[in-house]
Amino acid sequence: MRQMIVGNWKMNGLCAASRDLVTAVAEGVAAMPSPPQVVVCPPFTLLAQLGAALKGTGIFLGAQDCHQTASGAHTGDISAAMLADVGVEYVILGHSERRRDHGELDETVREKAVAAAAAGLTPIVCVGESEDQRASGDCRDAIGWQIKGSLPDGFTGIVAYEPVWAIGSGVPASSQDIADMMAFIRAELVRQFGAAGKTIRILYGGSVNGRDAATILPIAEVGGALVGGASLQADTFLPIVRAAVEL
Ligand SMILES: O=C(CO)COP(=O)(O)O
Repeated sequence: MRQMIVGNWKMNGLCAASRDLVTAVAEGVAAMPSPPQVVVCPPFTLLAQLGAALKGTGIFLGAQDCHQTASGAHTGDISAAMLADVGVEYVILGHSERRRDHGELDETVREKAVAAAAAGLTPIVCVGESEDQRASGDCRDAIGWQIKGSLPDGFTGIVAYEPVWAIGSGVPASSQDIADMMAFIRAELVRQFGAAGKTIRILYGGSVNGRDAATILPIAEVGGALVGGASLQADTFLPIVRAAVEL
């Protein structure tokens, strides 16, 4: 399976600089032989503008959340259909920062995944254990419950494994930890979805950088990376994309 590199810009990006960033990323990717699939997920305010800028580049547009209902009285929220309307094809759901900042529960994430798929978007559902859960040896249980609770029946999207303690720390999880958790997640997906669970792409996220990407991406079951901080500049994002080409 061709690898996928997803840039999650989080709450960063203003109009002018963002246009320059996606232009530089698109040029860099265009110069690579058989590049991986690249998805850029800017904040809502930039989606329409960057969607236009990315047309014809082969780079996909993603968003960072959607509401679980199609429309209605939900002040400040954005529906999946609104995202599709401006050219969005992927949506990150259940990121640990949304679970933390907005109290999102597995059940809501599951409803959002259903809404996203209904609007024709591919959900990227995030799971990951906290530092406490890892320290107490509960991380498999925690991830198992998140998978069970956050993925709807018939799920055909993407799962991102992002250990909360690795996000923004500057140090990714060790290769051994990633390999162990990837194998566990794959087994859970197969248990929940049968044969279909074998083909669900699993991304790793948490302090991925250009140096470590070359070690992380070849790990069994890793189908790509979900990149935060390093996706904010072309000169830190492109080496990660390149590491996926060189596999
Ligand atoms: O949360 C992440 C991507 O969704 C990871 O962020 P960092 O790459 O900044 O650790």
